[in-house]
Amino acid sequence: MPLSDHTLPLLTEGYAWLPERRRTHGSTVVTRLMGHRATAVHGPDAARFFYDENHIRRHTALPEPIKSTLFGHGAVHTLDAAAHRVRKAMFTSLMTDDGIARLDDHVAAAWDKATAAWNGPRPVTLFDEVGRILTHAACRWAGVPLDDADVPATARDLLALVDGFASLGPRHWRARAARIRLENRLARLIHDTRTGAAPAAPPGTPLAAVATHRDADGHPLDDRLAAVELLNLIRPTVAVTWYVTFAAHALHRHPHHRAALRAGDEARTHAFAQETRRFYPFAPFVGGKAVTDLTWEDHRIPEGSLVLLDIYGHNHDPRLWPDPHTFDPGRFLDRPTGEFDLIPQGGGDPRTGHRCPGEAITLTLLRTLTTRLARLDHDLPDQDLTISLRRIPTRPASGYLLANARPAA
Ligand code: HEM
Repeated sequence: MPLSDHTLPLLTEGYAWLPERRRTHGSTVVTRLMGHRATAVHGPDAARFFYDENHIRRHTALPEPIKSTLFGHGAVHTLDAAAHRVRKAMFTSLMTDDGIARLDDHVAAAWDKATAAWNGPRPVTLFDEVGRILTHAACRWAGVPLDDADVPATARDLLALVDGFASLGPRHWRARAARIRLENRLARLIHDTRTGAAPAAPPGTPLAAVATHRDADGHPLDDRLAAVELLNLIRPTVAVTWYVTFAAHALHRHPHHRAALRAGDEARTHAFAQETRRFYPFAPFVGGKAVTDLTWEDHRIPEGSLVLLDIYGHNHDPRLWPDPHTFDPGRFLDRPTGEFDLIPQGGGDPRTGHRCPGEAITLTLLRTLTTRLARLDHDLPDQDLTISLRRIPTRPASGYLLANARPAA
C-alpha cells in the first residue's frame, strides 16, 4: 500500500506526532514527509546507528524551508565527511573555557542590568526580556557591534529564526525575512572587517573565526557563508531563551528546588539544567539521508531516503528515564550521561559528528540564569502558562509574565 504523506499531521500535531505513530506502529515508523519516504528510528542503539557516517549523511537532507530560516544555506549542518570536520573544527575551537566564561560574564552583566528595571507592578515578559539579554551578550561575545537601541529589533529577528522554522503561516515568513536582514547585515560587517573599512575583528571572537576560516578546499568562506556561520553561533546562543523560560516554569511548578539553587549548590543547579533540557520539548527529531540501502529492526531503508532520529521521544522514554513525565532533577545527581543517553542537542561526539557544539554554552548560561532566577522573588500576574505540544518550538503561552521582581529575602 502506498504511504500517505504526513507533513501536514506533523505540522498540526507537533511533538505528539511521532510518539503517536510509535504507539500504533512500534519503535520504528515508516512514513512520508514532504513527498519523501522517511523512517523514524528510536532509542540509544538507533542513535548509534544514526550517527554512523557510513549509514547517514546530511547533504541534501534538510528541506529548503529549514535552510531559509533556521540554519542558512551552505551551513555546517549540511556538510559531510572532511568538509564537515574542517568546518566543524572552527565551531569547536571557540568552545574554550575562557571563551565560554567571557560569554557567561556578558550574560550575567546584561541580566543584572535588565532585572533592576523589573521591580515595578507592570508585568514584563520573561521570554522577551531574556531574548534581549542574550542578544546583547551574544553579539558582544561574537565581536559584532550592536547599539543598545538596536537590541530589541535584533532580538526579535534572532528569536524569529527559531520560532518560524516549523510552521507554514506568518511565523515562517517572519523567519525568512529576519534571515535576509540578519545575513545582509553580518555579510556587510564581515566584508568591511576584511577590507579594512571597519576595525579588524577582535582575536578569539566568533567574528574573527568565521572571517579567517579556511574550508577543506583551502578557500575562505565568502562573505555570505561567513555570515551564515556567524549566525549559527549567535542564533542558537539566543535560543537558550527557550530553556531559561522553561526553567522559570519549572521553578514555579516545583518551588522546593529554589533553596538549593539560591544557595549556589553546583551539583543541584547542574542537575536542574539537565532536567530542564530533558523534560521540556525543543528539537523534535533530527534527520539525514541513507548513504546506501540499510536495514534497521527488520525495516528496509532504501538508499537516499530520509531517516529521522526521535529526540523528544528518546528524552521521554520510560526505559531510559523512569517516570519520564515527572520533572525530577534528582535523576541527574548520581547518573553519568553517555554520548547517546541525553540527546536534546543530538548524540555522539561533537568533534567528529553532527552533535551540537554548543552544549557547554547552553548548560553554562542555563546554570547562571537559573541561579539568578531562583534568587529573584516576583509576583505572577494572571496568564496562560500552558505549554502546547502542538506548537514547534513551544513555550509557556504567555511567555512567562512576572511583576514586582525583588532580590529574594
Ligand atoms: C537552546 C539550546 C540549543 C539547542 C536545543 C540545540 C540543539 C541542536 C541540535 C538538535 C542540533 C542538531 C544535531 C544533529 O544534527 O545531529 C544542533 C546542532 C548545532 N548547534 Fe546547537 N543547540 C543549542 C545551542 C547551541 C549553541 C549555544 C551553539 C553555538 C554557540 C550551537 C551551535 C550548533 C551548531 C553549529 C550545530 C551544527 C552542528 C553540526 O552539524 O555539526 N547550538 N543543535
